[in-house]
Amino acid sequence: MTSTDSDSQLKIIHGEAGYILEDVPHFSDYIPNLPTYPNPLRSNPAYSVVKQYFVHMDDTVPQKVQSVSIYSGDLSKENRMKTVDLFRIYQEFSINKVVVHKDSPRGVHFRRAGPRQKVYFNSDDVHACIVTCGGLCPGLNTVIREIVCGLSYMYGVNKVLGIDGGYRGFYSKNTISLTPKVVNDIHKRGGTILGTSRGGHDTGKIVDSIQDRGINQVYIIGGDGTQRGASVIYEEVRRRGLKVAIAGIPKTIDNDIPVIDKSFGFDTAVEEAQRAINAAHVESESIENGIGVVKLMGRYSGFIAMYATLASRDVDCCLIPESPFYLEGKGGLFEFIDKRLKENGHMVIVIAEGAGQDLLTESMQAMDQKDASGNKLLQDVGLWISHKIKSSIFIWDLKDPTYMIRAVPSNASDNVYCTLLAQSAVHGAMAGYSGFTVGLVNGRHTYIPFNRITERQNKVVITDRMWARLLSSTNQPSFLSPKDLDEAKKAEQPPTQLLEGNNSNDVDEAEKKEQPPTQLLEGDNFEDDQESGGNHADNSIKTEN
Ligand SMILES: Nc1ncnc2c1ncn2[C@@H]1O[C@H](COP(=O)(O)OP(=O)(O)O)[C@@H](O)[C@H]1O
Ligand SMILES: O=P(O)(O)OC[C@H]1O[C@](O)(COP(=O)(O)O)[C@@H](O)[C@@H]1O
Ligand SMILES: [Mg+2]
Repeated sequence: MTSTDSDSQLKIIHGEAGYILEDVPHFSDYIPNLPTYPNPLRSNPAYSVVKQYFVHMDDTVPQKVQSVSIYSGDLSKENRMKTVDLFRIYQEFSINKVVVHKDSPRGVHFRRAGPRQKVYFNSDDVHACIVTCGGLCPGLNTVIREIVCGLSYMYGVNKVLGIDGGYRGFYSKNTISLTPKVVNDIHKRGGTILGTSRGGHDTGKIVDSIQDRGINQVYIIGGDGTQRGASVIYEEVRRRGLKVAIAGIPKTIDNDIPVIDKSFGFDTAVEEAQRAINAAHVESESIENGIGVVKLMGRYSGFIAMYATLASRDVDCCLIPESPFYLEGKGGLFEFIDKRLKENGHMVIVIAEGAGQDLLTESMQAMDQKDASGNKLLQDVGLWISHKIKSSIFIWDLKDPTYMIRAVPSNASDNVYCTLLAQSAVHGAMAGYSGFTVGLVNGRHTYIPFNRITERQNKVVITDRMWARLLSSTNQPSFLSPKDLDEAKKAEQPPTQLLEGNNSNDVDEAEKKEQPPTQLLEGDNFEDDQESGGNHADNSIKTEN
């Protein structure tokens, strides 16, 4: 038996045994008797041969994978056989359970993304538009390109408009016509060919413009602010009873969007940060007692700093917004700098721009300014900490690559990731879903309700193993008092899904049984670990969407 609670955006389906599907809205929720059409991909030579290409209407993806630990202490021959059988059972179970139906056990699930047998648009009738909003991020152009090409090559859609300069472009600028030819090379460039902006958001005018232009699919690429805006646009579209699909593609370089495994562009940003860290390392090594300070992006979340530090191995100390620190006295930063300089003669400090903001406001005049979108403007922690170090220790060198890491084109793995996100969005809109955002959950592409990705921010959990790995790799002090630790524990959020090591979930691959069943019996319950971002893209990106 299932039950459904639904309002315009909250569509929750309860199954037996505590199964919950946090579903996304569909045209059929508010427009009756809409015609459907066979998916044109059925006759597309590239896709028609793919086994199980279409997503089953009941396929969902658990937000959290429930892992099982199997331990056999007795290694007699008979029990070894049993262990091997258990291996197989567990392997199949753990692989197949990533896509499940509503008779599955407890927990929150999201609808699986991908092409459906039936679509709710005749290709010739589709009039799509794409808008990019908020800060830049590597991969924006790839997402734009792949929406245009996906619509054209998979669904035969040829009317796609680019909205110039973010939300306000809907009502204050001319549109740009986007064809596969126009977007052919754009993934090789950083930024967004459409331009972007913060602020300037008027929902009524945006929906008027959508209606006036006859647009029926809107692809909105942007961060938490943008997705909040998209949610309000969807409400207005629905209130007016329009058959317009509103599809979000979440963007944030800081990787602070919850629920999803990681955001596109994050890998590229971490890679680019390596260049700045390398430079700071070379500079600091070349002079006696040289200190390189590298400020990286991360307004509220220190993921870029954490992963850049872990990747580099040249960093002596990483400071992030989630982990308070102090400068003077026993166990403070200066004491550590002193120690490290005595040991090594140089050091590199990576600091996320949102770190230590409380210390800055203590020592500088409180600044309460906001940007056009209402985001708090931060004070320059890189400059501040460099001056502080300079006044206590004599030599320093500051590298500030803050903007450099987001202005570059996306790397290979982000390019593939962006392609799949864009295609998921296109499949979802064509299938009649609206008011959803796409996202990778447990290595599977899903449709997520807007409220789930805007309700909180994803942050580094400093009581988690990933931060512990960082602390042990840099051998820096944690700077935490027992009170800080207590607060950190209280503030613990459910971590974003992680995919550690070889966690391939591909059912077809499993059927071939080619993978060695490594890790499956380790009893390493990595559910409670945090590996959002960084290094699992290759494992998690699936090609079947
Ligand atoms: N709470 C909100 N409700 C509706 N629209 C919003 C909201 N916050 C931001 N926006 C709009 O979303 C756009 C981008 O927001 P911003 O915070 O600058 O970037 P990001 O989307 O990267 O978080 C802006 O045009 C802004 O007006
Ligand atoms: O100077 P801008 O464009 O306002 O952007 C700066 C901010 O954007 C961020 O990159 C976060 O933005 P996104 O989450 O939208 O990518 C912060 O790290 C940074 O403080
Ligand atoms: Mg934001």
